[in-house]
Amino acid sequence: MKIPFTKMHGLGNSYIYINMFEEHIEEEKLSKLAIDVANKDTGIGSDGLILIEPSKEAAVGMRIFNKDGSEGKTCGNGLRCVAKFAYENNLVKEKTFLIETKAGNVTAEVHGTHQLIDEVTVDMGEPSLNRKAIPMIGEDTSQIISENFEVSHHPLELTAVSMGNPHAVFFVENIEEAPLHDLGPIITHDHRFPEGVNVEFVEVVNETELHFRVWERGSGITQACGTGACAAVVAAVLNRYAAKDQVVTVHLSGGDLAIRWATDNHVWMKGKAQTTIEGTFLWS
Ligand SMILES: N[C@@H](CCC[C@H](N)C(=O)O)C(=O)O
Repeated sequence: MKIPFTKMHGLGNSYIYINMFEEHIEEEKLSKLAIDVANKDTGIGSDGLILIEPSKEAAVGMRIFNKDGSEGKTCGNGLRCVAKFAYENNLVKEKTFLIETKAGNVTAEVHGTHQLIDEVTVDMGEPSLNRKAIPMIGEDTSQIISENFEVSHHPLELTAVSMGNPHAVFFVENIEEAPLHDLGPIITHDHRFPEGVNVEFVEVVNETELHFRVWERGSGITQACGTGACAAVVAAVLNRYAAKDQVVTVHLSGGDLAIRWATDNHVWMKGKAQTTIEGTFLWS
């Protein structure tokens, strides 16, 4: 099978994008395709696969598959790249339009000159904060803000945020010493998160700057995670390290994102989207 693809990234969080307005791939093959394209030795190499699809409710639809073939509900860096692709490839005519995801519809605005888009702003919607919505085990509907969370004899403090997908945020004194390699792969599968979780360590620099590292559910360490950066800013506000309605610069391994948790409860994200490769994947 010959599958035309575009490789794009948001701050180094790279996916193989397939234009499903033109291609057809059977549903039951998608998970394996994600694993195969993501493999750097026998495939193309990426953090997963993103499908850009026709949508009944929005201008375009997005589906995201992690490196291990599992399907996520949304992807912040992916949304910026889908918006760039949709505008540059004339799937949409306006610079502001709706994108459907499995976590709901979001509004994206592309920035750039004529057909070349370099930055995108996305209204990522409202965070969900209660235990059931994350989801975490337990019956109550309370918020999880700096809750004691022991893992492998490490006493941590957890703030949990859903941006349509689950995030476990841990504030640390020094980002360079965060136990990402050791605890990321354990926390992501912790039984207290029945659907797994994206794991973020965050150092507060000041009210408007955070350092951020991530272990993504289904993909492991990545250079950046857009929904994770949004979750980190929400967690910083909940812990009074930052203020609502203020733009916070999140420094990720692959670059910076500007995030604002507005007073109407919506989280806004602005950052780069880049295309690196266009080609054809030969798949059997
Ligand atoms: N890289 C993403 C998030 C991708 C999905 C995530 N791993 C999950 O399973 O929830 C982002 O930029 O938000």
